[in-house]
Amino acid sequence: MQVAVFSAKAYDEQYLNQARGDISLTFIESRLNKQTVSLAQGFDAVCVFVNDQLDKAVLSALHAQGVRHIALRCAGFNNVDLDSAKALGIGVSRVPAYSPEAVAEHTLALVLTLNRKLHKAYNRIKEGNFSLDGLLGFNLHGKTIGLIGTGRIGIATARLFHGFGCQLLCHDPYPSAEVIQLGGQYTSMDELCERADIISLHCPLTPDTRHLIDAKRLAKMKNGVMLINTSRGALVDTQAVIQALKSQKIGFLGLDVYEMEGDLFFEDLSNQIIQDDVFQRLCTFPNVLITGHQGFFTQEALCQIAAVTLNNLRLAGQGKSDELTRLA
Ligand SMILES: NC(=O)c1ccc[n+]([C@@H]2O[C@H](COP(=O)([O-])OP(=O)(O)OC[C@H]3O[C@@H](n4cnc5c(N)ncnc54)[C@H](O)[C@@H]3O)[C@@H](O)[C@H]2O)c1
Repeated sequence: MQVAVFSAKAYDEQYLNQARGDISLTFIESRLNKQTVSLAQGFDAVCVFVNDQLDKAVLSALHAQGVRHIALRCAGFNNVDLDSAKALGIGVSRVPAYSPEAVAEHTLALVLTLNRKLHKAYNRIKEGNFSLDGLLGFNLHGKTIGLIGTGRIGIATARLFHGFGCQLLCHDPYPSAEVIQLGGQYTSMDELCERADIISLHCPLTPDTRHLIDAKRLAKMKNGVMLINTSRGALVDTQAVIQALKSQKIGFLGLDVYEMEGDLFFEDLSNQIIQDDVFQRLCTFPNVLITGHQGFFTQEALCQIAAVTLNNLRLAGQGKSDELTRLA
């Protein structure tokens, strides 16, 4: 099987090559979109990542070029028009659970860094400034963590915060027995917003969850709430969040994902003028910490992503894999 790997970075090449076996992989740096889809000509399958665009037009072009399988090397699949893929007979596979702990631990890293202001302390010490003014944090022990989505990553996050002695307040249409066993209490979105000291998003982006956190929900939250999003940027209405930061409703914001990240993340733009004024405004707040979609980025996760992706491609070659299109 001939596979075009889009959005390929050096680390993708390293880990996918280790697992490739008899599958031929061609690494293409560009993202897959309308402008680049012709690069898939002659391939049986494409392997894509979170910001590749697989809308109806791109899928039709892929189909016309003979591509019969899309292997997502990630868990989320909001960037694929599954109905169109199904209608065209293109199989879609993903890596549903490569390392929930990787994202859960990154969530915890954002919480602790924001709370104990490690990002500021790091710079201060380097500059010989040993003052503690402005570095005051709070104990996590006894605080209420609101988890929106308790699937694989939400559960792994619940375990970590349970270990810190936090109360777990959760919202998910499908409650987890493990989270309940940890003492987690399931409640409505509104009550979670009202009661939680820290709110962390772990549900998928779908038409129903787009802007799940909007001005109305933000208004219900505690003053000074900590909001963490390691799931998908568009779960949050960024403009509403900026207003809530200005009014100090949000006391801390940790983002690993951003609504318009497709134009920014995974690239070195340090010598360019960033044109996204909303993103730039977010960066001006001292209580905002942004990482560039690196929650998944651990050695263990990359090994697992490569192994599962290559296995999906092997199964697709045997006509066996179309996990997501069956769900569509
Ligand atoms: N930052 C990263 O690097 C990174 C890496 C992997 C995954 N993710 C994101 O994390 C998300 C969660 O991953 P997962 O493996 O835990 O998925 P999962 O499918 O195991 O769990 C998702 C949970 O969300 C729940 N859910 C659905 N709609 C909901 C709603 N409206 N309100 C509350 N809960 C709802 C589901 O019932 C499910 O329990 C993915 O969809 C992806 O967007 C981010």
